[in-house]
Parts: sequence; structure tokens; C-alpha cells
Amino acid sequence: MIMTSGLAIVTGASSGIGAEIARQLSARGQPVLAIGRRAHRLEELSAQAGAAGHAPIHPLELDVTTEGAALRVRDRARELGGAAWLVNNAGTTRLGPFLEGDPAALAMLVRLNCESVVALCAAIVPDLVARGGGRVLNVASLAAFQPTPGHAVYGATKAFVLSLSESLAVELEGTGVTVTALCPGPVTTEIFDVGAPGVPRRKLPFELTAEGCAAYAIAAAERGNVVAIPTALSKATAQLSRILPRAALRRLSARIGLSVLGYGARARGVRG
Ligand SMILES: NC(=O)C1=CN([C@@H]2O[C@H](COP(=O)(O)OP(=O)(O)OC[C@H]3O[C@@H](n4cnc5c(N)ncnc54)[C@H](OP(=O)(O)O)[C@@H]3O)[C@@H](O)[C@H]2O)C=CC1
Ligand SMILES: N[C@@H](C=O)C(=O)O
Repeated sequence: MIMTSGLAIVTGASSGIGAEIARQLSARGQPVLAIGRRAHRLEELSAQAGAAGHAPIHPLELDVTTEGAALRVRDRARELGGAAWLVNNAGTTRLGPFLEGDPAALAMLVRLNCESVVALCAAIVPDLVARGGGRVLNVASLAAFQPTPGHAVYGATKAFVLSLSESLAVELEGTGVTVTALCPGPVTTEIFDVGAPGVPRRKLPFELTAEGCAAYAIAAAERGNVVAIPTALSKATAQLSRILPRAALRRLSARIGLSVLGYGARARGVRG
């Protein structure tokens, strides 16, 4: 099928969900352009794919928030024969009260989680349309469905990604290009250490593995699902966020939001 044979661009491929998506796409025969700032991690991924006889994983050491990054990705993908998939996975979080956050770090969060997704869609989607079809997989979050006091900017960025993805999915109907917004709940990755270094957190019984989340994401993107929410619990949570009165939702999210992520009760004042 045209959708699964071509190159997959995966941002944030040096760890977590992105590394697993890259591994799984490579294992099923798709070459991957794996992007991240930690070159050694990308090279390890590439070597593992080679050793396993899987499709090649091409490392690209790149900070996707830098000027011109999206065009660099586009040009590299063209050099490799052209992209069939764009996976906008790179992202991070910052936990803690907004007023105690570092304004520069919060601005970076918006650049990474929002602006880089727009820039890469703008750079790559025209090539997907031109080739007659492709897949866009944007990694949002369950945090997209409700306000997220305690990590206010993060949730807002994920609401942005969800909204953008749904709008693009409609605009691209008939082009052969589908857009999927992946909205997982907690997944065991490095994000929690990056977003709240040194803050104790307990792994949750219902937490997804990066491997399981990646497998779900690839299948959903392959099917062209527009909103992809792994697990029944997460689906129920998203549904609850749609029907609760907004005031009640704000209170509930303020009270239990961060504890649902494993930071324990009264985690609202988490200092990142
Ligand atoms: N883990 C979870 O509970 C959930 C995660 N998500 C989302 O999943 C996505 C992946 O995160 P996850 O795997 O959990 O976390 P990780 O921290 O393990 O992975 C984040 C990835 O993003 C990359 N990245 C960060 N900043 C940049 C940058 N400036 N330029 C290029 N790459 C960058 C990192 O690579 P490097 O540092 O090498 O640049 C890394 O590969 C994120 O968008 C996150 O918001 C959504 C819901 C739940
Ligand atoms: N890990 C993130 C999930 O989206 C978060 O901090 O909410």
C-alpha cells in the first residue's frame, strides 16, 4: 500500500514513544528518518535496526525548534526518496505552578509542542499530497481534553495539537493524506524526569508502556483514525471531560490532575 511503503519521519526518536514508533516502523519494513538532539541515541537506534535486518533508520541530529529546522527535515526526506509518514512526536512538559515557571522554558514548550508541529506539517504535508497520500501522526495527549492546573502550558499545547490535527484532517479529506492525533494518558518514559526533575513519582498500574503506546499509535494512523485514545480508561476520561460542566472539570483537574500522573495527592504545587 502506498501509505506503508515509504519513509517515515519521526521526531523525538531518541527516547520514549518516538523511539518505539521508529523501531516498530523499521521492523515492519519502513525506512525511518529519526530526529532528536541526542545523536548517540539515534545512532544506537540505527545500529539496532541494521543488526536486526530491519529497514534503515537514518539519524538526523536536530533541534526542531531552531530556525529552518522543518525545511532541513523536508530536504533530508527528499534526499531519502520522499516521506510517506510524518510523526510529530517530539515534545516535553514542565510541571509546577505557572507563576513559578521559568518564562523562557515555558516559551520553549510552546515552540516545541506547537510551533514545530505547525512548521513540520507546513513543510512536509505538501509532499505527502503530491505523492498521492500519506500519514500524519501528531502526538497530543489526554491532557488536551481539559484544563491542566499544575502544568497549565503543557495541557494548552496539547489542546492546540488536537485542534490543529482535527482541522487538518478535514481540510485534507480526498487528498489521500490522513491526520491522527494520539492522545494517551500516562506512558512510562523519560518525560516525567525532564518535566519535573527530582520530583518523586509513582508508576501507575494503568500506565502504558512506550512499546504498547507506539503499537496503538501506528495502527490508528494506518487506519486513518483522527483522534486516537489508547485504553478504555483514557477513552472514558476524555468522554467525561466532554460532558462535565467546565467549572466542575476545572475543579476536578486542579484537585486530581497531577496525582493522576503519579505525583500523589495535593501535587498541585509540584516544583519542577
Ligand atoms: N509520557 C507520557 O505520559 C505522555 C507523553 N505524551 C507525549 O509524547 C511525546 C513523546 O514524549 P515521551 O516519549 O513521553 O518523552 P521522552 O522525554 O522520552 O521523549 C521526548 C522526545 O522528544 C525529543 N525532543 C525534545 N526536545 C526536542 C527538540 N527541541 N528537538 C528535537 N527533539 C526534541 C527528545 O529527544 P532529544 O532530547 O534527544 O532531543 C525525545 O526523543 C511528547 O509529545 C509528549 O508530550 C503524551 C501523553 C502522555
Ligand atoms: N506526561 C504527560 C502526559 O501527557 C503529562 O505530563 O500530562
